[in-house]
Amino acid sequence: MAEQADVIVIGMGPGGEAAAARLARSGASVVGIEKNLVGGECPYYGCIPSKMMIRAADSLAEARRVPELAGTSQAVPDFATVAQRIRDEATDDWDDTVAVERFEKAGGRFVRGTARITGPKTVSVDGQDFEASRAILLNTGTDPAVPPIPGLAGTPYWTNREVIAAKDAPESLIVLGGGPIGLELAQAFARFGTRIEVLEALDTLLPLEEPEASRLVEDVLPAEGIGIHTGTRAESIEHDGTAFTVRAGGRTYTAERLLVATGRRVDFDALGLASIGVDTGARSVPTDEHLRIIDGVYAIGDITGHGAFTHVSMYQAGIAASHILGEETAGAEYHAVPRVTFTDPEVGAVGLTERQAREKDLEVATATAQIPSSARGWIHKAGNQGLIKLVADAERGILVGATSAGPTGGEVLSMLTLAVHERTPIRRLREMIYAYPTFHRAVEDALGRLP
Ligand SMILES: Cc1cc2nc3c(=O)[nH]c(=O)nc-3n(C[C@H](O)[C@H](O)[C@H](O)COP(=O)(O)OP(=O)(O)OC[C@H]3O[C@@H](n4cnc5c(N)ncnc54)[C@H](O)[C@@H]3O)c2cc1C
Ligand SMILES: NC(=O)c1ccc[n+]([C@@H]2O[C@H](COP(=O)([O-])OP(=O)(O)OC[C@H]3O[C@@H](n4cnc5c(N)ncnc54)[C@H](O)[C@@H]3O)[C@@H](O)[C@H]2O)c1
Repeated sequence: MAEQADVIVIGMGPGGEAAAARLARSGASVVGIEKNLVGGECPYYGCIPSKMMIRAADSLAEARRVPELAGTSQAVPDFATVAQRIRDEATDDWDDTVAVERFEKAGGRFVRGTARITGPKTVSVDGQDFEASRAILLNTGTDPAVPPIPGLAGTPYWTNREVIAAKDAPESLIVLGGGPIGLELAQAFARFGTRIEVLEALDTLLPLEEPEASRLVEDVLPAEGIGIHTGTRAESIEHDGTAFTVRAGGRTYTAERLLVATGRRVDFDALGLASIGVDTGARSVPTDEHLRIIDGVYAIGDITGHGAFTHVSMYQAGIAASHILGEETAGAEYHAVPRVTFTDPEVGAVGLTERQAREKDLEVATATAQIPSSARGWIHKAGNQGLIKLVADAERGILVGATSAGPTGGEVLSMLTLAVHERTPIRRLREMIYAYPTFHRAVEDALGRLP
């Protein structure tokens, strides 16, 4: 006999955990199923511990900027401090007891196991059956994608899951992939003294972002001693028991450690999505504005393909939970999804890039302003690289996208996110007052350069 519940939540990433708790608190009977750790990738292997490493590494970089600005300094890196912080404060040593108890206190029933959807209302967890009267909510996230490079399988390579648990900064590290994971961690470890080589298959770093942002990180990272090799696809990999050797583009790279950060994968087959008519070969599941795949089955988070970010997962969780509860709720909108890569300078962006806007046949106008030439950037001096790029739909007189890269690029992005989200007329953005001398005054400068 299948165990009955109002709602079954499969996968408790950030959004699944939030939605499950809210639904349980509202009085619904909720079964939450998680095969690993409640909270998902973000707190245990992703955002939070990686940002703790970055915070620690950035403090070293700031200390090294003292001679240019304020005298002398000596920073002696010790990775043990942040490794311990990740254990004590971020991951509880990869133990989710507190999160499970929080869910149970909210009234939920927690089941540890691997769930498979068997029909529009039914779920099987390692042989135990469950039936949902109201909804099934999927929040199963992604796993690291490991390319089939000859020699790689079977070696002790790292993905984001192992690198986050490192107790020491290795002497040397090869990073496969110049996306957000690869670059954030490459810079963080470099600042702790690790010799880094980044191998990116495409011709630019951060290939999904504006070329100006890519060029910025391609300038900044080598200046810190990081080896950047774009257009470089690994052809073979060996591990001799102590070191990795990667062959690519006629060259050989050797390092103590190898980090594979080449994107993410999903296994919709294993999740049983064929049983509700989903094409299991697709990279994401199609959902309507209230996150339904079909009536009664919802999906949120990375698997929906609207940006693999915690804030998207949480945003969708709110909408899906409200809809399941029968509350009046606005549908999801994705025209102003913000994203920040936490390199130093941070690379923030929202909405469309120039290329995406042109592909949509918009009447595109763009403008850029350089942070070092703004008053605040000039004052800031050491570590002041950055830019604002605006992408406007000239016909409608609004911004449809923007990039904010700089020392606080992710924070400056907030005003641009609001402008794109609200479709604020450019005329009104030009009429407002920008505090002097802030980094965000560069937005005013860029607005003045739009035709
Ligand atoms: C190194 C790194 C850094 C990142 N930094 C940031 C950042 O700074 N900002 C940001 O917004 N995002 C960041 N992300 C992305 C972020 O972690 C994810 O977008 C976020 O976790 C949301 O994912 P999700 O909600 O889809 O689920 P996930 O967090 O992926 O969780 C899904 C859960 O489902 C479980 N599960 C899967 N299948 C089953 C099954 N069949 N049965 C039971 N349970 C199952 C998994 O065990 C997992 O716990 C980062 C990611 C990485 C890897
Ligand atoms: N700050 C943040 O918000 C943050 C940080 C980290 C990750 N994330 C999320 O996690 C997702 C995954 O991050 P990611 O960096 O792994 O993925 P990604 O897909 O963004 O980047 C992977 C990179 O690896 C390259 N690549 C693929 N195969 C390769 C190969 N064989 N050799 C060399 N390079 C190869 C790709 O061209 C790409 O540039 C991101 O899309 C992002 O949404 C977010």
